[in-house]
Amino acid sequence: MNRQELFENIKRKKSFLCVGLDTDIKKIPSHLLNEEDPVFAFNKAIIDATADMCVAYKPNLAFYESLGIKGWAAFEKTVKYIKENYPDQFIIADAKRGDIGNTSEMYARSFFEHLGIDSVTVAPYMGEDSIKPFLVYPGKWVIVLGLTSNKGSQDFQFAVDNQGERLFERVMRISQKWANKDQLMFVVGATQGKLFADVRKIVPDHFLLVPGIGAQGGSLQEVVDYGMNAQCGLLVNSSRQIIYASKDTSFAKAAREQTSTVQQEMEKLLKSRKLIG
Ligand SMILES: O=C(O)c1cc(=O)[nH]c(=O)n1[C@@H]1O[C@H](COP(=O)(O)O)[C@@H](O)[C@H]1O
Repeated sequence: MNRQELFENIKRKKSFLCVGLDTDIKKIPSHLLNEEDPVFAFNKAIIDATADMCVAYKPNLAFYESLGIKGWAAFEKTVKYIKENYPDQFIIADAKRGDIGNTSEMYARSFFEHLGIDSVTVAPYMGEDSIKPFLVYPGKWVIVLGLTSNKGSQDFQFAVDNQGERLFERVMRISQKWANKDQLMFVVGATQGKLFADVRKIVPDHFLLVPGIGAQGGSLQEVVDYGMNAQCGLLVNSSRQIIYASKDTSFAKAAREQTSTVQQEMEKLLKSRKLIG
């Protein structure tokens, strides 16, 4: 999916929401534990309940890998289910990969060749040769950690060099030279508020993956005020607040209601920016 197609989906659905499939077997409703694959059963119900109101899904690999081979199977089934039933959804493998080039090639192969996923999150710490192997797949996206949502973002990302540039700014300034805007996005946490203005000075046109609304307390209004561009340029993720809206048998309905609340807020914001009529 290219940037224009993503923007068209956002306008059509009046939503720039990414639903995070951070499916923790210890948190899903207990009746699902009788299913052959409880994690997949949960994901399927969440996807069916939310797909008309979001434009992307982001399964986070940690939640699947923690279950070993069964978890990986649930992850693969989830990806296949979305691709077959909701082909307009943008799928993000949240894996935060990155290693020496020879090893990154294998990560890229598993997500882009084996699974055919649209995008993968990567950590920039190891530099250009750790990211390049992900960029040789036309039509696939690499999402580089820029300014993260967590408290620990303060530990390294704000380090200032002798030119006065902060590390997160350097990461975005340099890494955008490695690929065009149709292949590269950046993660910027919703909790970073007004700093989106600084991010936009460096990457005005790129799409940003924005986790941190909902459970982490980031403000959607601020993200839009400081981070939205002429093509929206935002995929805002919410995981726990949506998928665990209820823990009983009505969990999918509750997830839908929660998704609808966020989607309606996004619709208003898109209208206020005149991106939709
Ligand atoms: O790369 C990410 O998606 C990510 C980056 C970041 O800075 N902060 C962050 O929360 N995330 C991920 O986004 C999701 C947020 O989940 P909730 O806080 O439950 O909405 C989790 O899968 C996190 O691992």
